[in-house]
Amino acid sequence: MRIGVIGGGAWGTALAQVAAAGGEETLLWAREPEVVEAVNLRRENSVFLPGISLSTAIRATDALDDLAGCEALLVVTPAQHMRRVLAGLPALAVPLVLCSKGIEEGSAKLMHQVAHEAQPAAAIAVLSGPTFAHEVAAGLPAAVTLAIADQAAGEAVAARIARPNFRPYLSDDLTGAEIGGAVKNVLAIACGVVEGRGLGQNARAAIISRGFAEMTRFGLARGARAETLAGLAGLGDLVLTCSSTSSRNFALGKGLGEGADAKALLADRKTVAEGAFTAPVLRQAAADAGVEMPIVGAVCDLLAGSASVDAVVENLLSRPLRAEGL
Ligand SMILES: NC(=O)c1ccc[n+]([C@@H]2O[C@H](COP(=O)([O-])OP(=O)(O)OC[C@H]3O[C@@H](n4cnc5c(N)ncnc54)[C@H](O)[C@@H]3O)[C@@H](O)[C@H]2O)c1
Ligand SMILES: O=P(O)(O)OC[C@H](O)CO
Repeated sequence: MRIGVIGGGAWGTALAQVAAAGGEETLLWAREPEVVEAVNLRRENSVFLPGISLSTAIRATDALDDLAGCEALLVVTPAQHMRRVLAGLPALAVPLVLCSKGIEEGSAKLMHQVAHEAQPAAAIAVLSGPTFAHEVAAGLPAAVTLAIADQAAGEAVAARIARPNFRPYLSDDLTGAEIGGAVKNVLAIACGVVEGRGLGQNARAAIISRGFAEMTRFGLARGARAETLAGLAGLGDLVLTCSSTSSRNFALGKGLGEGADAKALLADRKTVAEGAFTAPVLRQAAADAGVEMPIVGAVCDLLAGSASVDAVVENLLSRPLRAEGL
């Protein structure tokens, strides 16, 4: 097996399909035996990515040890599980391409920091950008940022995963690529709220734009480059995720905007809405860095059930007037 994928959710399965489309034998590790069985027997991940016929070059397993012989690993667990899953593998020397979007609760660490601690000998790359899994798995065109410190290693990984309809753009800014993907999830919840409460398209555009200002302030404070945040992994993904109920984060926000209870919405989920986990740790990390993120704060209050939609909207609209620049 040449490429291994850790995580049999929608995105891991879609990325396995991308890898297999290039003729790579691909091993997909999934936690759920029913996913392993469905992929191997029916060539479909009917649990997390129904309706997509999967390549015969994909084999699924529920044994992490089977990944030992892979030449590169795509890591696609939900962010809060990445440390434990990577620590459960033997020491790895193959490149790890991190495809999850989030900030670790408790430590406020980004996934490349978490992965480095769990697997210190592995070269780490971050793959992030505007990519709904079902579109990528269906072979529709998409472009992503592939961030890695070593340019030669990056070129090798890019060559390995690029496909005619899947285009990686290289960067060496892992922090920027990760902060873009993590923060946009929280902002997508805010845009879903706007939709659910019927606040209009002008308000949604304002949230995208002012949210991008928050992302940029926080990113710069953590060492990201502005050009990365304005690229595929930041602004590109923000625009995608803030515009469609195909986004689980947007859909969660829409439910909140319609007046549903946050706890009930979250308890009901089989799939992951990363923004719900990222929001509180992001708010704390921003406060620690002295960065204002009022939209992120509003999402936190809604998720915690500590304020109504109307109250957080009034709060945002009554902030002191200020210059637009950062
Ligand atoms: N779905 C997308 O379109 C998409 C696109 C780009 C990035 N991502 C990112 O990929 C990551 C995975 O999302 P997804 O959409 O593939 O997942 P998903 O919502 O389709 O499925 C949930 C996943 O969580 C896993 N899981 C649940 N409990 C777990 C545990 N205790 N330990 C380990 N794994 C556990 C399940 O096995 C499953 O793989 C997220 O960080 C997400 O932001 C998703
Ligand atoms: O469904 P979401 O909100 O997790 O978004 C999926 C991807 O991150 C979009 O790029």
